[in-house]
Amino acid sequence: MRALISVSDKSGVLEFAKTLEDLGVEIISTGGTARLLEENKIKVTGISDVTGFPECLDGRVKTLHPGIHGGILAMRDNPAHMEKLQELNIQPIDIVAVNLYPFKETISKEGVSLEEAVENIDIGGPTMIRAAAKNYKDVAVITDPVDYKTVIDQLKDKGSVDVDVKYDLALKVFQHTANYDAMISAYLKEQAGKETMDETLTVTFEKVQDLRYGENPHQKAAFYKEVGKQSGTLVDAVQLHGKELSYNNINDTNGALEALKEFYGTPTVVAVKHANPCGVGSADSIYEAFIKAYEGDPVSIFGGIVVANGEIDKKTAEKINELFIEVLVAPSYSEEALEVLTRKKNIRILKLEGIEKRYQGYELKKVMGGILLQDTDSVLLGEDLKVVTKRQPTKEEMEDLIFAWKVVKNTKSNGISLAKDKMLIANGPGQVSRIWALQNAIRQGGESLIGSVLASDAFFPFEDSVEAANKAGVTAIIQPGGSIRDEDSIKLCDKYGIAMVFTGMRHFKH
Ligand SMILES: NC(=O)c1ncn([C@@H]2O[C@H](COP(=O)(O)O)[C@@H](O)[C@H]2O)c1NC=O
Repeated sequence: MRALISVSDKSGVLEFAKTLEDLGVEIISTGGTARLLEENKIKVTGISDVTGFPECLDGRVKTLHPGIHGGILAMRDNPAHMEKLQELNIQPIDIVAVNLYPFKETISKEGVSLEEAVENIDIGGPTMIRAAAKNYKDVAVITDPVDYKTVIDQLKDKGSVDVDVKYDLALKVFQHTANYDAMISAYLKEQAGKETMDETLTVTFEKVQDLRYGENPHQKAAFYKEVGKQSGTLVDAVQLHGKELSYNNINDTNGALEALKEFYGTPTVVAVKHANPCGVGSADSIYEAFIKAYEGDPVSIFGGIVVANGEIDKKTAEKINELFIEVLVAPSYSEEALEVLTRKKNIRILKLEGIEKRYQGYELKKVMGGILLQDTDSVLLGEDLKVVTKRQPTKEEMEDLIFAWKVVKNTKSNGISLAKDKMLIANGPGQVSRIWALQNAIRQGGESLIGSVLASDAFFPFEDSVEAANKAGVTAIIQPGGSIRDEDSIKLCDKYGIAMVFTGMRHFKH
């Protein structure tokens, strides 16, 4: 039996090779791997002795030779194949242990050059492991050091490797090479600043963890992350306390973080329930911001997600501890705050250092039979804001309008957000009719809506929303504009002395 070993990640390879040697397996190996084995007194046949050709072009050509690929690809139960091997003086290779140049690790390094990245694209390795995987009935292929033991155990027990084990190893190869190539293409595309919407879509994600279940207990689920992105997102967070995040926790926390990122530079707390903001507050301190986020809707925040863009201190922690919160995310926590918060078993506490970092990327959404791809909605306002009413908003109203606009942008459509003094007073998310979204928010906000401002994620199709807003005590409105009935809404605002601003951009979120 012969094994070819050519590995970049050399962990576990010495023990593996030593055991193969003890089992009487002949070992063929390439440059660096061969040197390491020889230094450790393991008998090795150099690749050049098999190919009759020197390793050349800085390692670009080592194993790319018929003497190697014939030995891997020949079907042992095909007499013509075996005769051909004899005729060409090629020996069969039964075990291929190869792991690839560390492309991912290379591109993850700070300031890596395109040349260095390109040199770390493995050519010979994928060729060998694909060949071995294609001929899985006759060849055991190992690409991951964790599988050395499986193969060794089988060889020790039975003298050969079961075909179903070889099949699973082969399957791993094609997943591995597909992932490897997708990483390379994504990197090269990014380097060239190319559009992501090509004729075919190949993306690769790496598993972070299996989840206990999906949106509901009868649905299976797992969490995957993008490769090589430092994004200031949940995948970069460090969990300091509490149970594992659930599927819904991840989805809701993601929604909360998206909303929080709008408030860059201003101490802000966002509370989310079912992926919609239920409390948002901006203030001079995180404590005050939390109080606003809580007081806006002291009911929905229970069992919700709370994210903050500044350190959680003891005072804030004590306030948070009065509630039941599922997940808390912040860039840092004071020692005393952590001491307070960790008294509760059920809260999941996460630290996310780059919490304010903008996420640059795209959104993928699976639909039956396909997938939708779009840029992230990373712009807040379109053209310059246009005041369309006789009355201009006051400075305070304008600040609140922008605040409410940031909230409604991150609220499911049809969405209406009502705010006052940089505090979300009431949110009306996800209704099939815009007026219902407003009516829900008004029911929730009640008296406290007097003197508030309103944001609508898309234009008012009729003036009924202005009518209802006025009755609730709203003094200013922000909306995209663009309805054929805009004039009706403007006239009604003028009648009631409401200031209205058009953004020229809508923010649907379905
Ligand atoms: N060019 C080749 O023929 C070739 N054959 C094997 N490799 C890779 O060379 C690495 C091992 O190199 P070394 O044994 O010299 O440390 C492995 O990651 C293997 O996938 C090659 N390198 C890159 O393509």
